[in-house]
Amino acid sequence: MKHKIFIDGQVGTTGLQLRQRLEHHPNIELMLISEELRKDETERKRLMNRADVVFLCLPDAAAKEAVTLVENPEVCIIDASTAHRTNPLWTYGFPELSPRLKEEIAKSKRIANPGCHATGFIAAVYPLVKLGIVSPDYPFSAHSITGYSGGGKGMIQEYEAADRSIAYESPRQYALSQAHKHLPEMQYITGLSAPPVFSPIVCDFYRGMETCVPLQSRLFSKKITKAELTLLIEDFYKESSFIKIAHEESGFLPSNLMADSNGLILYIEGNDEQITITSVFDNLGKGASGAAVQNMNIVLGLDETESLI
Ligand SMILES: NC(=O)C1=CN([C@@H]2O[C@H](COP(=O)(O)OP(=O)(O)OC[C@H]3O[C@@H](n4cnc5c(N)ncnc54)[C@H](OP(=O)(O)O)[C@@H]3O)[C@@H](O)[C@H]2O)C=CC1
Ligand SMILES: CC(=O)N[C@@H](CCC(=O)OP(=O)(O)O)C(=O)O
Repeated sequence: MKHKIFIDGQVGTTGLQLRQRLEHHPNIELMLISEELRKDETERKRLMNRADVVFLCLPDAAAKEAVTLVENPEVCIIDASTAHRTNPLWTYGFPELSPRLKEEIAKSKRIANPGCHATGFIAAVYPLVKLGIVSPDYPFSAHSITGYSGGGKGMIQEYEAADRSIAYESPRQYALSQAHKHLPEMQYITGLSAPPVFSPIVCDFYRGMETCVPLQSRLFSKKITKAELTLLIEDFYKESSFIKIAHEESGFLPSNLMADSNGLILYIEGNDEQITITSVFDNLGKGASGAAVQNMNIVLGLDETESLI
C-alpha cells in the first residue's frame, strides 16, 4: 500500500522541488490540489486530514495557520518554514546529528525541517560542541553564499527580470542587522551561549550553497591539529549516507558543487592554527526539499535514501 502525501504550497519553489522528487518515489501517492483551490481552506483541510504525511512549503504565518487545520492525530507534518524550528514540541529534522534524534524523527508527528543556512552552520559546529573541541561560549562567526532560489519565487523573479539593476550581477551581503531568521535555530540546536555573527551573501546563480565557519585553534578547549579534527568529524558522520568530509586540492570551492543532490560535503581546510570548515550543499536539496524527503522516508520506515541522490 502506498503512503498518501500532501504538499501545502505545491507550486512554490520548495513545493515544486518536493513534488519533482516525489513523483518518482515508489512508495508514495501524491495528493494533488487543483490550481483554483490551492488556497481554499476547506479543500486543504480535507486533503491534509486524509494524508499520512503533510509537507508545509509556505511562508511562516501560513505554516502556523496550516497546522491548526490538521485534526487527525495520525497525520505527520513536516514543515519547511522557520515557524517551528525552536519549538520544543517539534522535532528538528536533522537525523545525522545523533542516533537518538533520528529515532525521535521516526516517531514524531511534528517535524521542523532545518533552514538552509542553518543546515550548513549546524553540520560544521554541532560536532565541535558535542565532542568538547570548543566550549558553548566559543565566539563563532560564519558567512554563507546562496543561490538566489533561496529567496523563493519573489527573489527568483527579481534576479531573472530583464530590467534588473546592475547590483544583481555582484554578490550581495544581506541580513546586515544580525537578525537573520536562522540565528535562533543555529544557537538552539548547537547549544551555544550566544548566536554566531552571521553574514549571508546572495549571488547570481540559481541554486547551491556554501557556509563557511572560520576557527582559531588557540580558542579550542583542547589542543588538536587540523588532521586530528578532520578524523574526529569524519568519525562523527561515519554512518551518514549524505554528509561526507573532503579536501579541495584546486584551492577553489564552488558553491554550486552539490546542486541537485541531497549531499553535504564538509571541507576542512587551513592549517593547525587557522581552520575553516565549509559545508557545501544545495539550498534546495539538503537545505530544503531533499532533507524533507529524507525525513519523510525515516517517518515512513523506508530506506532513508529513497529517491535522493
Ligand atoms: N527557497 C529555499 O531555498 C528554501 C525555502 N524554505 C522555506 O520554505 C517555505 C516556502 O519557501 P519557498 O518555496 O522558497 O517560497 P515561495 O514564495 O517560492 O513559495 C511559497 C508558496 O506558498 C504559497 N502560499 C502562500 N500563502 C499560502 C496560503 N495561505 N495557502 C496556501 N498557499 C500559500 C504561495 O502561493 P503563490 O504562488 O500564490 O504566491 C507560493 O506558491 C518558506 O517558509 C521558506 O522559508 C526552506 C528552505 C530553503
Ligand atoms: C536568499 C535568501 O533570502 N534566502 C533566505 C533563506 C531561505 C529560506 O527560505 O530560509 P528557510 O530555510 O528558513 O525557510 C534567507 O536568507 O532568508
